[in-house]
Amino acid sequence: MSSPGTRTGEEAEDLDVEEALALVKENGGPARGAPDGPAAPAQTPPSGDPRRQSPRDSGAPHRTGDSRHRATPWPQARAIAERAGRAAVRAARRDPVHAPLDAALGLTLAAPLTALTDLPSFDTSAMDGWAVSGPAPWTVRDEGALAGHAEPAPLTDGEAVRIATGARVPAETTAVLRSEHGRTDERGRLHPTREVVHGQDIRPRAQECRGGDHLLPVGTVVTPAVLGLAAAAGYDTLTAVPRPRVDVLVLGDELLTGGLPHDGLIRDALGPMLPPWLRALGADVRTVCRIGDDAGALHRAVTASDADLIVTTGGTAAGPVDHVHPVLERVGADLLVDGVKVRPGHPMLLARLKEDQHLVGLPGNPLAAVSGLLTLAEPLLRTLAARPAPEPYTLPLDDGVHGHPHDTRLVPVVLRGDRAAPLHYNGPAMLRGMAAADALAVVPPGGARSGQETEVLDLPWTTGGIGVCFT
Ligand SMILES: Nc1nc2c(c(=O)[nH]1)N[C@H]1C(S)=C(S)[C@@H](COP(=O)(O)OP(=O)(O)OC[C@H]3O[C@@H](n4cnc5c(N)ncnc54)[C@H](O)[C@@H]3O)O[C@H]1N2
Ligand code: MOO
Repeated sequence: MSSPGTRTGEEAEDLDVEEALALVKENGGPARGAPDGPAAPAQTPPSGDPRRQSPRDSGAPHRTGDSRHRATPWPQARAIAERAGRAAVRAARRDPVHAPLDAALGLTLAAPLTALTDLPSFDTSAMDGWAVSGPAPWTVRDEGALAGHAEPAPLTDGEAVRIATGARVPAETTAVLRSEHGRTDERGRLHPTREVVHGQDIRPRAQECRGGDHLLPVGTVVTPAVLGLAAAAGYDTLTAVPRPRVDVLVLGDELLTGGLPHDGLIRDALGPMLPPWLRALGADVRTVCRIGDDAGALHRAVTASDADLIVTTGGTAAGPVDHVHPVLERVGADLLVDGVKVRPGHPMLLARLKEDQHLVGLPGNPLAAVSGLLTLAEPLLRTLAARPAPEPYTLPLDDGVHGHPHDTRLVPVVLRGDRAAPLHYNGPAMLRGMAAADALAVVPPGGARSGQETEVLDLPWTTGGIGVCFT
């Protein structure tokens, strides 16, 4: 496997949000205050500037909503979304949360995990058997020592006491003898059946850590094991980066929430799909609002939201009821990404509503919406949630995949051993391939041959990663 080196490459690093804005404005996009105005004079980008790599028109007039002229290359779009997240984190300075352990899975630590106690907090028997003091043979006390019970009385030399795993060892214990390694003679005295080493099978207090020891750094993702360690170390809550708050607005008059499609109406596939997917990406999805094709309702919903991220579905193209662009213009949003050179999903967009509030516009076609989710929402949410970026990786394709002449394609694949097998039913309006997929292959412009190493984007539930947090 080799890294495709696109997402985290230099070009991504060099491109800031302001540059992204300039990029949209330069190409005559609906920049704030000049929705349909002429293109700003283009500056000559320095050598290596990503703007050089995107063939663009020379500022020729175009209709608002026609994103073909200003579409951002796919790797750059992801980098812009990540940068936007970073800028929002700086602007918002949200306080960390103190999350109860049962609500902390998948969060990122905002404070180091420091042991609140020694671990173990007392000398502990590692085995069921006898705590013994001094050399054999030993006389065995009548009462035993159990885990969670009162501290046993100190042993005297030549004495033993039955002890359970996890019980406190009495003072003056020199070793624990496992039950299978001891026998009692006719006079009731205990003898070892193998050599006894001083201190054996005793877990001394603070063997794992002392109170105050640094256990995990800031930035650690809370896994089930972290929850266990935190509980063992005395924590009831964890100080963590808050989940980014997301409101979902589902647009479209044609959408039904139940029953069979009829009379030109179809079932809403995105309302049920997006919230759990967004949660898996670290979001706190607060509302899912169906608002039809109503520009006024969309405007009200956008201006009323105090979410970190608003996700809209549908209405991104240039049809008569595609209200996303006009509403963004009306609220004075900055379009950071207005169309991406990716199939499906090219009308997707990313807008900055406020310094610390963004909107991702997903196209209505369901697989195009998935593409937008992974291209724009994933890097933004990951950054807001302070999660680490996944390591990019590639796999050879089992089969050739036709490419788009100029755009990247995202194609559902199943992972078979160390190969990725492309799936059929991958049209923009279809979820049949996606629902069977383990991942998406990133097919470069021009396509990929059978056996070609191709970047693969994992899905949160197939990696079994910590992102899987659907509740
Ligand atoms: N003249 C052009 N028309 C279109 C272009 C274009 O470049 N020029 N691009 C096409 C592409 S590509 C896509 S993708 C779509 C994007 O459309 P919108 O984001 O405006 O979405 P809608 O028009 O509202 O819906 C598109 C399609 O998806 C269905 N839909 C919408 N929401 C849902 C939902 N929640 N669940 C299931 N299906 C949904 C909707 O009924 C439409 O069939 O534009 C093309 N047009
Ligand atoms: O974005 Mo559309 O779904 O490419 O056809």
